[in-house]
Amino acid sequence: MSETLLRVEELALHYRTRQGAVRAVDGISFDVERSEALVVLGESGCGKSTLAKTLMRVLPRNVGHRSGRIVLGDVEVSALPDERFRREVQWSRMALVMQASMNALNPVVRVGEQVAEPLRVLRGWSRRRALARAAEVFELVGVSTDFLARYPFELSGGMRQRVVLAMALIAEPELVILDEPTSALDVLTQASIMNALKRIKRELGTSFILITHDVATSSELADRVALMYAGQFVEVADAARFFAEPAHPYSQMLMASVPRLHQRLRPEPIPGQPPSLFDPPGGCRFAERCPHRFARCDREPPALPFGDRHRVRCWLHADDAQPGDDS
Ligand SMILES: Nc1ncnc2c1ncn2[C@@H]1O[C@H](COP(=O)(O)OP(=O)(O)OP(=O)(O)O)[C@@H](O)[C@H]1O
Repeated sequence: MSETLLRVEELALHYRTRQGAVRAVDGISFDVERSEALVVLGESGCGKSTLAKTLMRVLPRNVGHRSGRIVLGDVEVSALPDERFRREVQWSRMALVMQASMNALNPVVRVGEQVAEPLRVLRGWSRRRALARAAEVFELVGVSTDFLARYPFELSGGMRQRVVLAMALIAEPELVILDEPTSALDVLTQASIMNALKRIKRELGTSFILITHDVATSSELADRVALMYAGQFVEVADAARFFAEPAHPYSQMLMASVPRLHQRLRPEPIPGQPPSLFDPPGGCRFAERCPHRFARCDREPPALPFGDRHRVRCWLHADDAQPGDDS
C-alpha cells in the first residue's frame, strides 16, 4: 500500500531585493509517497533550487515572505523552530544534494571522513563506527572502499558526485532532494548514477525529489513529474502519463522541444521568455507564450484536478472552459 511521506501545501518563498520581491516559489502544493521519485522539471530561473532550499531550510538572509505547510510523515516540519528542525529533520530525515556540491567537498579532508562526519555530529558515533558505515554507503553508491582514504582532487567528477550522494544517504534519511545531480557529468556517468539511485530507492525505500532541466535523464528515475514554470507547478502527473500525454500547453511544448531518436518531426523550441518573477502577470503565467490563450487566461488558473493525483494549472482543463469562451 502506498503511503504519503511528504505533503507540501501552498508553499511560497519570496526573496527581498532592492528592486522588490522575487516570487521564486509562489503557491506550490504536492505530495511524495514513500519509495517514490518525484522529478521537478523546469527552465533555468523558474525557482527549482529555491524550492529545494525552502524544503531543507537552507536559505540566504534575504528571505522576504515565506508561507505554506510542509508535513513529513506525521510531523508538521514547517512549524518546528530552527533548532529542532536542525536536530530532528535536517540530514537525518531529509537530505539535500545541492547544485554543484561535488565541487564543495573539503579539499584537505579525506572523503571517507567527510561522508562519516554527519553520523559523528548528529548521532555522536565514534570515528571508527562512522567510517565503517561510510564504507557500506560507498558500496551502495558504487564507489570502491579503496577510495575512503582519498582526497577529493584524487577523484573524478562522477566519483565526487557519488561521494556527495553517500554523504546525503549516510544517516538513512527517508527523503533525499537532489538538485541537478548529474548535469556536469557525461551521459554514461549520468546513466550509472541514475541506476544507483533506482537501486537505492528499491532496496532502502528512500523517496527522492530530483530537480533537473534534463527531461531525458530524469525519465529514468521518475515515478511522478512536476513541471515548474515561473515559481509555480503547472502540471503534476504520473511519469508515464506526463511523458506520453502531457496536458498543460507548456508541458506539451516542452516535450516537443526534446530531441529524440527516430523522430520524424523536428524538435520545436518554445518561443518567448518566462515572465519576470518581480512582478509576474496576474493571470496565467504562461499565457504570453501559449498558442491556446483565450479570454479566461487573464485570470490566474488554479491547479485543477485532472484524474488521479494529476493536476494541471490551465483553464483549458476546467470542465466548463473552452477556447472561445469569454467568461
Ligand atoms: N538570494 C537570492 N536573492 C534574490 N533573488 C534570488 C536569490 N536566489 C535566487 N533568486 C532568483 O529567484 C529566481 C529562482 O531562482 P532559482 O535558483 O530557484 O531557480 P532555478 O530554477 O533553480 O534555476 P537554475 O536551474 O538556473 O539553477 C530567479 O529569478 C533567481 O534570480
